[in-house]
Amino acid sequence: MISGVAICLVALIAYIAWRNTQRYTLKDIRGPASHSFWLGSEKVHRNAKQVGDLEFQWARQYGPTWMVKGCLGEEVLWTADPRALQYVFHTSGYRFSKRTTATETTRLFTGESILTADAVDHQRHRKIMNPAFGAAQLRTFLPVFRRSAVRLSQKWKDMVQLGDKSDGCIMNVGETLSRMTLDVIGEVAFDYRFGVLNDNGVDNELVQAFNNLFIDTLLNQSSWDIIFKSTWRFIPQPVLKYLKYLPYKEYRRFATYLQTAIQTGKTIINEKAASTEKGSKDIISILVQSNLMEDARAQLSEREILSQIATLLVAGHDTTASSLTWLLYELSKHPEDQQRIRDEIKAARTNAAARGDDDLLPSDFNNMDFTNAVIKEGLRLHPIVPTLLREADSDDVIPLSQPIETRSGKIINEIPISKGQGITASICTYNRLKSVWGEDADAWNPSRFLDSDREKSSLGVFANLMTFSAGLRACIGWRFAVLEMQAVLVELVENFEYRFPEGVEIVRLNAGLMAPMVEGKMHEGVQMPLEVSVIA
Ligand code: HEM
Repeated sequence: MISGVAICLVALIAYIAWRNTQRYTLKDIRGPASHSFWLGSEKVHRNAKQVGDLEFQWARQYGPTWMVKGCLGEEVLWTADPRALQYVFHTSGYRFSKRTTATETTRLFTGESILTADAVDHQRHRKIMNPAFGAAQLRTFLPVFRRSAVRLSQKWKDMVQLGDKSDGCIMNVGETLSRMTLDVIGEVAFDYRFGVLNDNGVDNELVQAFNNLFIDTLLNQSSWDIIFKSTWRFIPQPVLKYLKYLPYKEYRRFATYLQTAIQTGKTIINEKAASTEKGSKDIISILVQSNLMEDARAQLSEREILSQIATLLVAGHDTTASSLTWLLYELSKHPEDQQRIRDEIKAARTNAAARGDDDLLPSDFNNMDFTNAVIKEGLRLHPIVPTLLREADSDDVIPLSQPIETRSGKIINEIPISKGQGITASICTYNRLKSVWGEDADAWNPSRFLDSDREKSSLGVFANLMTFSAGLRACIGWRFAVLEMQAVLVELVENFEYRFPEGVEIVRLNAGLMAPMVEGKMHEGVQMPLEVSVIA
């Protein structure tokens, strides 16, 4: 067995060496020195104290485009350059696929979903899913967002009362936010009550299968697993489908989650079929209806529909909860901004009351300029998906808006690449580029989004940010997420005050999504402790 693996490795290395002679090389593009042939700079990057720290340093040193050695000597092009990102994500349509390692890892926990579909299939998935994410549909979700936010706010009030200090308590805000957004996605996506916020969902198998899924599988990947994953790009796709059977803890964990999600999906769909109640407005019902309208060949299979349930759970709740958590972190350090939001809420409430409305409407949220600027600034500084991995489907030339100087001293504004070239889009670096965001790009300053002279959105789907990705595969749920964040933030800032506790240092770790942990207390897992007090 061991000699078999050794022979395969030698053959693979010989193949890679031969392949490299047939390709454009990135040798002349500057970047950090490689630490080893096997791991390149992969491990060093993953072991950085915080998400983004190394990338910000590399971008300062080499400009917004650089080369990093990956596993087995691979040359990977890293970029945060706006024109390069525009080209890869927007202009080229589907010509830059997701990297095999990203797709196949995602397939382990979402199956045959929109996230893993290749170009032709992706168009089919997206067309059928789009109606569930339109503006009209979203409006029907707002009452659920608001009701859930009020439930969370009540829960926090109870927790503060139970605390030892009557004027406030230190609370891990992310934990209950994540429970609330899970309840929300259950209700609006599947018309299913998880009930995790109030009864902690202890009996729910799916909730248990999802708990800490990414921390357990992606946070501390072993060197062998990182190298193993890097070889997937050489393995034919039909063989990769068997990865889900690998007898390793991480792979079993993903498989259990997917099986449980598929099983729950089947129950939900059977209950819906048996129900006499017609015209449900949840995402899966709309998806099923929109599927039936399609020509048989364009329809999603039952397996694909069930995979969307696993996907929506993963993509649709912790993403929003983590983004809100980072937002409260920033607000806890900027009390003056909390007050500006409260003033805006008060004015919006006065307008709503004058109209005779009991609660705020989507248009009220959209008119709250400063609150929206705060949401944008939070998404800019804390993109919970900090990098996106792509590879070129054919030989190509990547244009740059900011020319770079090569090792040999040439100034270049485009980079020729070969088919299969790996590209890492550094979203967190783009979101902090001084050339795009100004000299204070590293600092919290929501007012930058109030400046009407600023260049209008040209990249991404929201506010010129790459946080929701861009182009044909951009986040389908970005409007959903923004409306949910507006509805929840308004409730949580209107009713509570936040202070950052003394002596605590928060670090950003990459566990699939960017997760906050307390320096020195990493063993306690993901947490964001903030001092929360009720506004009388
Ligand atoms: C602040 C919250 C969110 C952030 C930052 C976010 C970010 C992203 C990003 C970066 C992608 C691209 C992933 C890739 O290319 O591999 C993505 C895709 C996706 N997101 Fe979101 N997301 C958020 C909320 C949501 C919500 C609330 C939903 C659903 C209710 C959702 C559903 C999806 C789906 C289905 C995709 C795949 C789209 C496709 O491939 O066409 N997301 N999201």
